[in-house]
Amino acid sequence: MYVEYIYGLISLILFAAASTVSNLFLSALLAWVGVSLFLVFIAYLTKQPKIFRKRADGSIPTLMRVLFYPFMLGVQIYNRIEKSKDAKREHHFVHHIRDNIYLASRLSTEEALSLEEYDIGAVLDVTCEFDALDWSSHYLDIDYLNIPILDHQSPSPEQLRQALNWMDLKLHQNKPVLVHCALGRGRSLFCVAAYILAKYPDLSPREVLESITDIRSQAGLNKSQLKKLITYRDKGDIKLFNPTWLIANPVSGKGKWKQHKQEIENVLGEKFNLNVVETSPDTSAQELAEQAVEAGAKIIIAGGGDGTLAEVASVLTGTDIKFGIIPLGTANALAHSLFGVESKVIPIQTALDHILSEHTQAIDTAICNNKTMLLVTAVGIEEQMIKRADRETKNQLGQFAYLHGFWQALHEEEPMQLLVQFDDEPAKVIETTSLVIANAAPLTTLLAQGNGEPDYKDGLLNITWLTPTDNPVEKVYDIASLLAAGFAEDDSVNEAINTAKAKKIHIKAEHEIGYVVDGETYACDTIKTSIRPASLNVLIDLKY
Ligand SMILES: Nc1ncnc2c1ncn2[C@@H]1O[C@H](COP(=O)(O)OP(=O)(O)OP(=O)(O)O)[C@@H](O)[C@H]1O
Repeated sequence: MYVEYIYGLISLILFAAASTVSNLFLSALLAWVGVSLFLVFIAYLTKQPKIFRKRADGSIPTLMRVLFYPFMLGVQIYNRIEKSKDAKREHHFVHHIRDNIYLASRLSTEEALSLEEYDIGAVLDVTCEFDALDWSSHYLDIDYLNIPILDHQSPSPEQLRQALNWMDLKLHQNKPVLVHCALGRGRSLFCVAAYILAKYPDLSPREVLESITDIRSQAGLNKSQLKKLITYRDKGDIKLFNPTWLIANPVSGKGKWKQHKQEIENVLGEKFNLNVVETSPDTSAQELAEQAVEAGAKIIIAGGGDGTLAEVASVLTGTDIKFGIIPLGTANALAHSLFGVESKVIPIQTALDHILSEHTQAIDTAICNNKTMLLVTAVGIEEQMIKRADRETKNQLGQFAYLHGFWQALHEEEPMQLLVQFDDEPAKVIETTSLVIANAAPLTTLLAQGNGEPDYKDGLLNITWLTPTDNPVEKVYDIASLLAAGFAEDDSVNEAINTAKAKKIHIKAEHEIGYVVDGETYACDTIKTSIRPASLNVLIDLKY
């Protein structure tokens, strides 16, 4: 295809004409059309369909629309003529190819609104030069993904992988998928044919293409597209990967999952063939993780608060399965601890970048009374704070629920006597208002910072406990000292703050006491915690 050279040649002619005509308006008009076509020439030459800057929702920014207007107007006129020719031959504008996969041209608004008749649940738009129509996500409840491909060209291997992953995910979610390009002839046919080839590897490209053109006669690949399809097939690029499970808790963090679901699925679909499952009051994240392991998943991603992440991690510790985390909860202490403060600012984007890096870091976990612990086990103030930050308060106050709970707990603290044994040392009696055993804890988990911010790779538990005081000024001073210790690794002496490091710790209370493991509360008179070094492979981009 020499389409790029045609655009290049026309733009040069237009530039020459613009420089020779004396009428300023005409000269500017010719230059505008010339610039527009020259940019298209560059896009083809450098294979950069992203030059149109089409956004994730399918819209093209106004500046780009102005810049490319002459080109867009031209293709729209061309497509309208071609579409009306197709309409004379074909009664239908949408064709059901097979297995809930549909092929179409770019739809007009009226055509789009009649999609309900076909029960389409997802639209894959492979154009770069057209805005998606408004209906795509707003009027109808339709999932949308744009993979920008220049007209007459083929998807890159990465784009093809994303297209196949996304189509597979939507079909598994029982959402019939409509794939469209400008005329529903080349680019969209390429993706549909590739998906069928991936699903039915015994079929040949020609068999698949013929089966599609039997249904939609105007569809057909050009020579270079056909060659690409065969090359991808021969190189093994056309395949569906073993599913990566994504386990999401829809109620974490006031329902953040629902808000970000499409973005997360679309971005992760660049690399992973996702199987997305949601927890329910009857099916826990742990049960879903067990099902994923049973099904042979090699990567499992959890989206939710720290409680959800810990449940999934409990199934994955000690295995070689890679664990991805997406913070969708209220506090999101694990993501903060693993990904740093950036995770507080752009939590989801940061987490997705880490997952897409596909690098893993083995981190320590711990086990506390048979429950997996990634962050902290605590008695006293921390446990009281968590108890006060129940789901209703978190829904009302968000992160402030914890702060609110913390000050209440600090005010109402009750000293307790505990018999504590570190590793194999002799047990000793400790009187305290707060004891925290930490594997990983960001600065915001203040009561865990006695030894500085815990290192989740050192094979040790960091223990911090406070000596009781009735003096409110001293209480505040103790908290400030913990902040200083976590922030600046300040080890200046505050006798009320006690610290230790150990591989295991055994706590015995005089009676049943409340304790918290990674945000979930329990009660018992004995708390046994031990470290499991490098036991969980978390997807973390080591460049960070
Ligand atoms: N579909 C569901 N409906 C109701 N509760 C659920 C559902 N799925 C999980 N849960 C409950 O959600 C709790 C875990 O919530 P999680 O810790 O992930 O979120 P969060 O409380 O919003 O976040 P954070 O811990 O950061 O405050 C568990 O107690 C679990 O039983």
